[in-house]
Amino acid sequence: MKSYRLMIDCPDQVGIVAAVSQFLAEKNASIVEANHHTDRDAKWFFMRHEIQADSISLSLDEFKTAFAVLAEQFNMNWRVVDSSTKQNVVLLASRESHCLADLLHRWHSGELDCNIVAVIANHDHLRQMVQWHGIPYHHVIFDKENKQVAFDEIKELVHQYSADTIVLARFMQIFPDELCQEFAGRVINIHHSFLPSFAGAKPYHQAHQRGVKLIGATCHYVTAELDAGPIIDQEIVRISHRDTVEDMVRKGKDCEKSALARGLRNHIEDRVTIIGNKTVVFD
Ligand SMILES: Nc1nc2c(c(=O)[nH]1)N[C@@H](CN(C=O)c1ccc(C(=O)N[C@@H](CCC(=O)O)C(=O)O)cc1)CN2
Repeated sequence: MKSYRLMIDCPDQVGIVAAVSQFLAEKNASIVEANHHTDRDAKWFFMRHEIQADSISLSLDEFKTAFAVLAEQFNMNWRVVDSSTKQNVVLLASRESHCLADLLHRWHSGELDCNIVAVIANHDHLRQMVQWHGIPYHHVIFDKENKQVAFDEIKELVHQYSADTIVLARFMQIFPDELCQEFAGRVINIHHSFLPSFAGAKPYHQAHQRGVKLIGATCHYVTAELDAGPIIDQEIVRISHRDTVEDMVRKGKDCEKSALARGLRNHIEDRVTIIGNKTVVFD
């Protein structure tokens, strides 16, 4: 069923829910799903509506024009998207295949409603798996002495494919600040620890050394500060003294796949709003 997704955030005040509900009712909009939240500390309001597109007689552009009047009154940040317009997603990978394979399967089975338009990797061994899915594979070679050349090639490919979202599926290169800025809120990473614990390299080794009883994975937006961007989703699993690092890597991979898939799904369904370095997720 085709729907329109209306996402709003604005300074909190009494009357927003009533005003938006009244607007939608006057347009005969059939509300499929409605969520709202108030961040009391920030005094900021968040709302997401999914409405049945064929319940209103307006086109998307006419709906936007009409809603803009209400949005102005409440100083809203807002957007309306057509659910039938799928996002173009580019996946980036390095050596590890589990997250890439999991996303490809979820996409192939229809669970992820997006267009995976390309895979870009700094190693070539995942090519056959990707091409089995009929997806273009680009091996971008990283010269340790000059990584900018590789990132320029990645940026060119992202534009060539008109990517809306970039997913780092265990891509193990640090994104330059310039790309973090240009694609702010559109690059999603899976870090293989329950952040903020064990940021940086080899988190499972760090966790084993610390003797923790829980490990996990964190899906977050990529920012210039490594592994510190707004968290979209997390998953954990219990471990014990009996677990070796290899056991933790094995158990942790299931956490990584779950957190990344949920995080990406919520992102492409327009369920995530970023506020400061946090998110509101209407899942
Ligand atoms: N600007 C950002 N870039 C990336 C982020 C991020 O949050 N901000 N997340 C990382 C993922 N990551 C851990 O999840 C991570 C990846 C790579 C490294 C790292 O030190 N890489 C080395 C090269 C390693 C190699 O060549 O195998 C490096 O870039 O010098 C640390 C953490 C993805 N990028």
